[in-house]
Amino acid sequence: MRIIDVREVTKPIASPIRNAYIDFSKMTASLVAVVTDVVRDGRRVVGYGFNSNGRYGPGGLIRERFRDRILEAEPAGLMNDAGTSLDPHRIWAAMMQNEKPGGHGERSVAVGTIDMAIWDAVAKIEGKPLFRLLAEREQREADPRVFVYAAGGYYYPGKDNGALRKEMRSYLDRGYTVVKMKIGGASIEDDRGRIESVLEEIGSEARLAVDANGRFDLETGIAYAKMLRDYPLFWYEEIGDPLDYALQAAISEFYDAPMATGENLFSHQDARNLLRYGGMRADRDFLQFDCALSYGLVEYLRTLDILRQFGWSRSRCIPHGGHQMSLNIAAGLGLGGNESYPDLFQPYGGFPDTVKVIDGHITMPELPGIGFEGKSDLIKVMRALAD
Ligand SMILES: O=C([O-])CC(=O)C(=O)O
Ligand SMILES: [Mg+2]
Repeated sequence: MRIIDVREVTKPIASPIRNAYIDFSKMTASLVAVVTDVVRDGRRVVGYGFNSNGRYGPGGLIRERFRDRILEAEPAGLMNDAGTSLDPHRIWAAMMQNEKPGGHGERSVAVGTIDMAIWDAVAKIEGKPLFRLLAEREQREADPRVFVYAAGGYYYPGKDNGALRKEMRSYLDRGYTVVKMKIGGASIEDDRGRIESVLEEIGSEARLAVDANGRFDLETGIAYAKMLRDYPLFWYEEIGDPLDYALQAAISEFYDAPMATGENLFSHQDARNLLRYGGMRADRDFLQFDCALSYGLVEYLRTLDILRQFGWSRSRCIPHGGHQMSLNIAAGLGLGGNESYPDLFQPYGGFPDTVKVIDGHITMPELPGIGFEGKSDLIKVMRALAD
């Protein structure tokens, strides 16, 4: 059993939307295929992965560095002890040889993307859904029912509050009970108006989260905290620079309700610093580390261990990214849920075709691997890369 190729193609996921920090007019994603010599059900096992939106596709790093380290490694050294499957932890170590610590962006995205494909291949080799495999390895019960929320509410040209309301209404129509919108890309008074419009639209049918995408300095973050306190929000997300833990801690003196952050922390060391120094509150705040951007599930398992050491429940984790990999981690390892972008970043985001959102939750189908084969538009582009 061996990996015979690692292929990468960089795909556009461009759209006219904008958050408080960036527009998505030139956004890309890397799609990766890990091709094995294993055959299951008459088909070659190929694992697939892609990186989450917001960071550009790291194709250069994958093609120039990480791919070769896998292909040049002794195949037996990438397998588990029993020789029955690939070992994601050993493959991770092979990829990370000769890499110094620190400075995690953005090789963490390259490694995270390949790691997703490795786990997909491993679960396919074992012939089971990844979430079941993960639960088994931890000897815990999987829970196929996962909370999901609808992320959107971006700024884009010509979008007024009426269009924003319509967008949010469409998420409720599709079964979501929590929706998210952007803030910090307009004046504080305009943002207040946008928030009031959405709250009026969703009434008691859903809750609203807001996301500043790391835009604010301390003074602006506090000014927004004071404004946001007037509303019953689900969370106030990524207020300042992701590595400014003192800022995050200071905001908690002005904002009692839940906050969320972590999508731009790319290692377990950064996650630990957030818990050490960020003043995050284990009884109410949310952690959004996204394995596809942060060295993959092998590293995410280390991050979960840090949570345990700091007395945090995994149910406080609702990852960024809206991909099926985190859905599997949520169902298999007991996270609190996952993000979803109902109208964005297709065909990569979303669920298998048969999955519906009901009362803010989805139920994982029993598909081998991550479940990409159940999403017809996605598996088509994946198989075009390698089959
Ligand atoms: O707009 C983005 O970069 C995505 C984002 O922050 C989120 O989904 O929370
Ligand atoms: Mg965010």
